[in-house]
Amino acid sequence: MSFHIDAKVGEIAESVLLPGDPLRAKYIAETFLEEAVCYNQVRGMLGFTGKYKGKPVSIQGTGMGMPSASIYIHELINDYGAKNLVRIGTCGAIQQNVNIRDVIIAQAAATNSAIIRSQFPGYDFPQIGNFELIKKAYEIGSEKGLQLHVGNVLSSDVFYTDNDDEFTKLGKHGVLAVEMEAAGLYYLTAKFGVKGLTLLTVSDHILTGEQTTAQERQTTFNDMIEVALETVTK
Ligand SMILES: O=P(O)(O)O[C@H]1O[C@H](CO)[C@@H](O)[C@H]1O
Ligand SMILES: O=c1cc[nH]c(=O)[nH]1
Repeated sequence: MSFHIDAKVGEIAESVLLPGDPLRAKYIAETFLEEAVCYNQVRGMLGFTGKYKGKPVSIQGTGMGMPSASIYIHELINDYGAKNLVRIGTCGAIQQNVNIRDVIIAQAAATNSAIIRSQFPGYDFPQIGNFELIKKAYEIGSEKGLQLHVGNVLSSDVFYTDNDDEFTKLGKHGVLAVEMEAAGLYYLTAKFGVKGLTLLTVSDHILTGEQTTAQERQTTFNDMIEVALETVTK
């Protein structure tokens, strides 16, 4: 086992989907995978391996924010040999033309986190997704007729901010939505030379105040999940 994951080497697939919510991992494993086996319950951060259309896939909850997600992503790559890591999360829209339940493909992730900045003092090191996975996800999502947006997102260290225009100002610079992990995923996949992608379903709209329910955030967003599963198995 690694420090935070109680699996033997070989029990986790090379392709891993990464929801923030461990109960979303359980829902995905039970709903979409064949022969799903739970390999991790440490800290309640559930992880499952099963098959999607005959191909091995794992689903690992990451928790919220880059400090938590980075632990799981680091161990999945470094200790278990993960090669394709796809975050499937929720986000708050900061563009008028991005609507609740639309799907965002994060081509890149801006961040207010010090995690990456502290490694490269004096540089702005852009956090980008893997082009091959982005292209595949875009093609699969388009074929399904989804409302897709491809572009920059913000990975924020905070969900609640005292700086009223912090998020909306980034929207004015083309950033599509706010979430809390993509930049950490892209930093670590670049560092270890493996492939990373972030897909996000819009759960709330920061400009209009519209919201989905907690139940929807845990168990719906099936379109995004299917795009992620097909992207790593096709
Ligand atoms: O739905 P998940 O994947 O958890 O993602 C988003 O939701 C959480 C905040 O509610 C943060 O983790 C954010 O990135
Ligand atoms: O980080 C997040 C995630 C979902 N919705 C938000 O507004 N922020």
